[in-house]
Amino acid sequence: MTVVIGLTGSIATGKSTVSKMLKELGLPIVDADQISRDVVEPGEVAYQKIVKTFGKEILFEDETINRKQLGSIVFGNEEKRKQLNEIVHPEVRRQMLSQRDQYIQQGYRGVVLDIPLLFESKLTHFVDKIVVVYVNEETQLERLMNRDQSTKEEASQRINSQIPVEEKAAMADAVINNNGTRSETKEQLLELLQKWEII
Ligand SMILES: CC(C)(COP(=O)(O)OP(=O)(O)OC[C@H]1O[C@@H](n2cnc3c(N)ncnc32)[C@H](O)[C@@H]1O)[C@@H](O)C(=O)NCCC(=O)NCCS
Ligand SMILES: Nc1ncnc2c1ncn2[C@@H]1O[C@H](COP(=O)(O)OP(=O)(O)OP(=O)(O)O)[C@@H](O)[C@H]1O
Repeated sequence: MTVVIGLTGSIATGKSTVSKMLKELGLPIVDADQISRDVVEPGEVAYQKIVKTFGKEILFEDETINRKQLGSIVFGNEEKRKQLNEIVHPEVRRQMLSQRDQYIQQGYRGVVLDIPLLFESKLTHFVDKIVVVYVNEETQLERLMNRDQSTKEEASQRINSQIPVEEKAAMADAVINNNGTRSETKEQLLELLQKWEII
């Protein structure tokens, strides 16, 4: 029996950091952010739809999508974000499920679906157990600004586009507190995987 783990949190709480640890432990990862980048490459159906909806202003000279520019449009505007989601999410969902099922067939004890918007997009039925990677608001803002070299305003807009991580933590099967060091986070993760008999 494979346990399908939904790994989520809110922006910059440390999902990718935890997902890297899980990969090092040998678990296969289905990465929604990566898939959402792949499906908007030039030539893909979602790419054409995005250009049609948001105009050529969101393209670089080489015709690839300027993600920062598109982000500045959608993170400040719920209606536009919804439009983008409606274009990108169906294809992301299809590919996630197909990868998940391949890993299940291969007989892994655990498969990880790293989905930032697991709750927002109501995808909780895709997984057996939900793990939320949590940090407090102050740490979240600080790490986001640092990582993306963004202003407080840009970072706050992104944070406010998602359900607060406190609320997500309350709906999780397990919460990993990533306020401390990476090795403290790893210890919590190992304990959890042992409890669920995945490692
Ligand atoms: C708006 C875009 C172009 C900005 O790209 P950028 O490279 O700056 O950010 P990236 O894709 O790495 O996302 C960073 C984080 O932002 C958050 N985020 C991304 N999209 C959304 C969204 N539609 N709503 C809320 N939060 C989002 C997630 O926490 C994600 O991990 C891009 O995020 C996008 O295409 N989003 C729509 C697809 C999507 O929902 N992806 C996230 C999960 S599938
Ligand atoms: N325990 C930690 N101590 C210090 N820095 C950390 C820790 N965990 C993560 N970080 C840093 O915080 C930032 C956010 O982490 P990460 O990119 O893993 O978040 P994320 O939840 O995957 O974000 P996103 O939703 O944007 O994909 C990164 O720059 C990362 O290196």
